[in-house]
Amino acid sequence: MTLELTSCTYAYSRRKQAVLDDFSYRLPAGLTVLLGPNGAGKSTLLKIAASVVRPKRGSVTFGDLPSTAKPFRQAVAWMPQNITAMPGLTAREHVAYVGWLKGMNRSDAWRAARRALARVELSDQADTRTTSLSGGQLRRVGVAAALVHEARVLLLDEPTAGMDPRQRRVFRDLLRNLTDDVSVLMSTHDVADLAEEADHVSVLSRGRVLHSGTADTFLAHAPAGTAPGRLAEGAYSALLPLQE
Ligand SMILES: Nc1ncnc2c1ncn2[C@@H]1O[C@H](COP(=O)(O)OP(=O)(O)OP(=O)(O)O)[C@@H](O)[C@H]1O
Repeated sequence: MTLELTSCTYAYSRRKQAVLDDFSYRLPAGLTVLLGPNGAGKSTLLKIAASVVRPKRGSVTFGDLPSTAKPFRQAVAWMPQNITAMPGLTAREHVAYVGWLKGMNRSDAWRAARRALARVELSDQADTRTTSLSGGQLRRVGVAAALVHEARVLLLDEPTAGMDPRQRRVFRDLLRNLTDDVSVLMSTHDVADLAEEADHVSVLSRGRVLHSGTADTFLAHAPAGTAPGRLAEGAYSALLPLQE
């Protein structure tokens, strides 16, 4: 089953120019890293793919499920760029609440929240109110909330932003340990961060896909002679004209 956007057009208001215009995208299996400059449309793409916002034209499907179907919402998880602490809720309650919104019953959601928090190494903060967590901890709550209902597609908007190096490694291990039938699309500005882990790289600029292919075909854009540790940066710079 594949998540697919077909000919989607989306503008934030009627008078504004469309951020995505007649945009089509098919999410490959495995881990896809989504790159692109500020304002390229990455968050918008993730929100449309997650069915958080509806395109004015076009369709979003997962296999034969339309984005309006309840099973679609259960199959697809979205982690927003800005996680909002829910006043009064602890980390575990926040994660369980998201599970419940996704259709889990209360006791399953409560148990799954504990497991999801353990996967992001936040068990010790499970009973802390989200309003008291650090920015990086709150992002990990966001990752746990995306994991809680065992979705088949994870759409993660800058999940590693603000994470310390150890937590980035925990996150990388977590991605590596996802089962084969889970696909991930994650945006990041840290070009080098996941270059080695990613199966695919998609690069977005001004609402258009500049590149979408295997990590190797992405890295092959780096100019000849680029140092091995700088291939991802080199490829990114080569794909994006200077004015970007
Ligand atoms: N809520 C909004 N209202 C109006 N315009 C918006 C809104 N959110 C985003 N935009 C505009 O849509 C365009 C795409 O924004 P988007 O957030 O999708 O880009 P992005 O690639 O995720 O950027 P960044 O890397 O800075 O997060 C930008 O021009 C932005 O100004």
